[in-house]
Amino acid sequence: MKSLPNCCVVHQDDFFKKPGQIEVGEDGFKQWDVIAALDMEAMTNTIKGWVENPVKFARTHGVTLSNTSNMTGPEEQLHILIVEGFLLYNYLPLMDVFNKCYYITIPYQECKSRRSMRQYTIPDLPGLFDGHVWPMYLKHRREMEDNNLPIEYLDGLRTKEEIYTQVYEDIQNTLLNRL
Ligand SMILES: Nc1ncnc2c1ncn2[C@@H]1O[C@H](COP(=O)(O)OP(=O)(O)OP(=O)(O)O)[C@@H](O)[C@H]1O
Ligand SMILES: NC(=O)c1ccc[n+]([C@@H]2O[C@H](CO)[C@@H](O)[C@H]2O)c1
Repeated sequence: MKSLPNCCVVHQDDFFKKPGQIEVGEDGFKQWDVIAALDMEAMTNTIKGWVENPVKFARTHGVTLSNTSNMTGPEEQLHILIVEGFLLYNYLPLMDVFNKCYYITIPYQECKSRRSMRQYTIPDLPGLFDGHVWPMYLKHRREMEDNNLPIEYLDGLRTKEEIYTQVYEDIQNTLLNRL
């Protein structure tokens, strides 16, 4: 984020509904890992707010815009929005808005182990990973693949630095190709 000019971030997890609004499934688990657990309309509006006026968005979200010369104001500069989340490509209204789509994958065991070390504001109940999180991941991944979207897959077993470099170079190439 620090490497990209005028860059803002929207986090999908910020749009989770309140615990009381989350449905309980037949499996007894709160169904967190489904689109219905998220206020995707609010998320879309936030993203559209950035699209309409990235300068205003940056200012209202505490992002410092890069220095501008006398010749170019912030309106003429390049602005980038990163949207990050676990269920981005199963909500088709947003797909038209994205210029680049990346999807980081890791195998089951690695995912289970990394998840067990995460601390969420709402802690995972015992059995949630195998009973809900992983099956929902497989279901959504299948649905996403059936939609044939232009998604680039990234190997999450590589280091964060390697993944960062790969994405950074890809974004730079994409921008150069547009000049
Ligand atoms: N490339 C990587 N190599 C090793 N560990 C990693 C890598 N990427 C993330 N991790 C670790 O895995 C854990 C989960 O990572 P992270 O929070 O980025 O995942 P996430 O999918 O965004 O999870 P959530 O959406 O629930 O926040 C963290 O402890 C993080 O440090
Ligand atoms: N961030 C949260 O409020 C929250 C609450 C309940 C569950 N989760 C989990 O976050 C993951 C995505 O980042 C999902 O797998 C949710 O299970 C998050």
